[in-house]
Amino acid sequence: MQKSTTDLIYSNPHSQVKDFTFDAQVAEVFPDMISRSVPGYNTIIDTIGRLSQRYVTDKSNVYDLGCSLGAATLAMRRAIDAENCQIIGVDNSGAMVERCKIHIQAFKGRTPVEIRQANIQDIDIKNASMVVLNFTLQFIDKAERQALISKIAQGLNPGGILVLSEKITQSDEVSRELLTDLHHEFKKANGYSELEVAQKRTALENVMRTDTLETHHQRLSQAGFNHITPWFQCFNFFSLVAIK
Ligand SMILES: C[S@@+](CC[C@H](N)C(=O)[O-])C[C@H]1O[C@@H](n2cnc3c(N)ncnc32)[C@H](O)[C@@H]1O
Ligand SMILES: O=C(O)C(=O)C[C@]1(C(=O)O)C=C[C@@H](O)C=C1
Repeated sequence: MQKSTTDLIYSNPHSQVKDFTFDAQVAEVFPDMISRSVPGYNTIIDTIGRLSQRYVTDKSNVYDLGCSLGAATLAMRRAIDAENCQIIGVDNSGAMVERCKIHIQAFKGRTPVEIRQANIQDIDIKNASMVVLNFTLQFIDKAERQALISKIAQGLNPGGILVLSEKITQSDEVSRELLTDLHHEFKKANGYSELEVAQKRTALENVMRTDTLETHHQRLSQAGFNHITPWFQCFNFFSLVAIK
């Protein structure tokens, strides 16, 4: 994992909390922010690497959609045994892409990596053996999620795999409050104050909209995935694999 500065973005009171964006300030502290905010993040990154060793096939494309600083891309590049494939990392944040390119170049690897600045909704997905959406779909407009998942399903070769990790919500209020509280306790145990947790929550309110596990399942089935199974959940964070 890249050396990173401590996330202090929400440590002082903001007179007005602005909507969260993946700007330079966030990109600068991102490894620290995500590992202190998402339970199991390192396990998920390691597992994406393991899955790439198993599923990536010769002469195919691998996509890391919403690649941020390239953590999943690097885990896959370390693990892929297949020949003549390439990893395409895509992110629409200029600040992330700029740092991701430097980060990727700092490590050696056999599989070529291309990092593109683009909206993942606009790119072609073809000849793919593996696609990763690691905490990215939650930032896409809800009405546009089915089209993106269907495009991924169409671009995957038979037997290809999508890894989808998301923060989820629960339709049952008691369960939702419990998992939200446990997540906030997790963040406080990782050094975030009550104020930081509250301000970050407000900042994310309009930009990160979570679905239930059932909605994810329905969307993936509708897209034509044949085998769908969650492999990880901690509080309101989960990861699943969907195989075509
Ligand atoms: C929570 S981060 C993803 C973390 C990353 N996948 C990892 O494993 O470390 C979400 C990323 O998705 C990117 N993103 C959000 N919407 C996007 C879009 N429409 N097109 C491309 N990237 C997008 C953001 O810029 C951000 O870098
Ligand atoms: O809920 C939170 O506190 C989060 O920070 C979650 C989350 C995410 O799930 O992607 C949101 C934004 C940041 O990119 C890092 C983590």
